[in-house]
Amino acid sequence: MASGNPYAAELAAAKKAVTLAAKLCQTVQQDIMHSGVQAKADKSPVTVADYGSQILVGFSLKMDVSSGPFSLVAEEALDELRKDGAEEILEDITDLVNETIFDDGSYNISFTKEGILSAIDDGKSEGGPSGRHWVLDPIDGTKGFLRGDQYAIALALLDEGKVVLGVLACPNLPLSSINNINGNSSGDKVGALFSATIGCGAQVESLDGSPPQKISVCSIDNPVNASFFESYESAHSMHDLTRSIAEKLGVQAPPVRIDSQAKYGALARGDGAIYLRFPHKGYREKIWDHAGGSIVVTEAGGIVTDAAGKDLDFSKGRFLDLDTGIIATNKELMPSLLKAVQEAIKETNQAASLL
Ligand SMILES: Nc1ncnc2c1ncn2[C@@H]1O[C@H](COP(=O)(O)OS(=O)(=O)O)[C@@H](OP(=O)(O)O)[C@H]1O
Ligand SMILES: [Mg+2]
Ligand SMILES: [Mg+2]
Ligand SMILES: [Mg+2]
Repeated sequence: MASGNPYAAELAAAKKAVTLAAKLCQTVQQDIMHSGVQAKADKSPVTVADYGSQILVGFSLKMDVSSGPFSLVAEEALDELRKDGAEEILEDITDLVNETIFDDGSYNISFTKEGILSAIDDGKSEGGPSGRHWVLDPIDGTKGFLRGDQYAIALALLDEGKVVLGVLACPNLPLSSINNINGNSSGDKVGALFSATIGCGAQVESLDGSPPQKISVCSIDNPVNASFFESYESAHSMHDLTRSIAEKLGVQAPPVRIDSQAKYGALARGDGAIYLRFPHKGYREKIWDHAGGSIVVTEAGGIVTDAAGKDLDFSKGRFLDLDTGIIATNKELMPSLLKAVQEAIKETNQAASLL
């Protein structure tokens, strides 16, 4: 741990919390066909592992970070668990959480069903511009998780409205490079834990505890040599708009489509040069989908902005209030990326107005 990091204790607690949650997620992903999956009001999926991960991260942080009141802004809520027929899911979550805690051995506690409900409810903080708030996506990329692909346990700390710390546990991401994802014949280990604290840089280590390695974004300055990441799900980002942006830049490589904030981690260590995210009209971005990932990228020397080139503002509550989309790249490519984004959006809007 670098000395002089004012958030060193919080960083250690955050890494421990997401590593514990990753164990639970890995157990469930191996046996996903037998796990409870529900559809939320917005039709997105939620599994026993989303709830279990949220409970373990919240609990572990509460045990290990003592200073001040505890505030957690987390994705999952009690709504679906209050529905008829959810009793069995609640039992499964309780068993899963208790088994993970027992197997891990760090804490001597067993949750009751009431304790489980109350622990999920702990994540309903609204965040905001003052004080400290933990921000958690217990499984980012739940669709990827269900497919057996990429997902991340994404945790960040807001202090006076600014993200000061972020960790991303990516259990299915190769430790050295995304390029080892298929078949992994390189012998690259799987399971990466990215972390960053403000002013102290970004690191990656293995989920089973190899020493952290400093990471930085790639130094490509000619977009022709760049590759770009985007959502796997076309429902989450407009792939036709990103194609047009890439064409304007002269990007030659096909898009690298992976789920979750693993994209931010991969970008931060230079596996690719650009991240493009353009949700369909009307979608409001949530802070837990970007807080952890964005500080990992900025501390690795990159830039993360909205489509107008403005910094992301995490101080407005549970939602990000931003213009159109989110883009990330290195300092060299950002000016030409921003220009291409704005031209492509203008053309799309003009075409839509002719319909
Ligand atoms: N309609 C729509 N538009 C844009 N974004 C949406 C939409 N629906 C969901 N989400 C959010 O996308 C999160 C995962 O998106 P990713 O791009 O990281 O992964 S993916 O490749 O699209 O699966 C995903 O995070 P999780 O719910 O944590 O999995 C959602 O918060
Ligand atoms: Mg979700
Ligand atoms: Mg998410
Ligand atoms: Mg999630």
